[in-house]
Amino acid sequence: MFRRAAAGVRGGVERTFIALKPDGTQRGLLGDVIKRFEQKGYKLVAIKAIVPSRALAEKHYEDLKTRPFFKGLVSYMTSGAAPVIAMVWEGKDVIRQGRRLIGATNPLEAQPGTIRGDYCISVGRNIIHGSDSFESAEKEISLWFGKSEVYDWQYGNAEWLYADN
Ligand SMILES: Nc1ncnc2c1ncn2[C@@H]1O[C@H](COP(=O)(O)OP(=O)(O)OP(=O)(O)O)[C@@H](O)[C@H]1O
Repeated sequence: MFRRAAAGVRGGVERTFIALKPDGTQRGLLGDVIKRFEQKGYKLVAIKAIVPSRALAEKHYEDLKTRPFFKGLVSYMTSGAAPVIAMVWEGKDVIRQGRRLIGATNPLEAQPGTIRGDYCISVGRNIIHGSDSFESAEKEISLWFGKSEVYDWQYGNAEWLYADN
């Protein structure tokens, strides 16, 4: 049977990994995050609450392992004070558009109207993560989710979202 790659089709209908971090969960921001992605027209194809192991958090952020904040970042993600809400969203250009919905890494640089621009102040508590490239999305989706946890399903109203599909 045909199986899509984890992140879908590059430049077409893609999938991205979005994670509400423990501060976002603790502050009750999940509903608004889901609302923003749904209202844009994106489709939720996987979601779970998870306290990541240290190994998972370190693998997720392995590109940052030499940075001075790495240890604190891993402790923040794994503390268990609240779970990470891990999600996979699907749709055209969702990787790049997801980053636009989220806003700049430093919330003080993030535009009002973006998630970080509206809800946070500190780079060390910036409430949400989104894959930054097709390669990162592939890696992150397969790191956080098993294949059977990600669903292929179609919006009944897709023709009202896309004119060129
Ligand atoms: N100077 C810093 N101090 C503390 N934490 C930081 C700092 N810079 C980055 N971080 C943390 O590391 C995460 C990853 O940093 P990165 O530069 O990859 O930004 P990003 O891609 O916007 O964030 P994310 O990968 O979480 O979506 C940031 O989201 C933030 O939680």
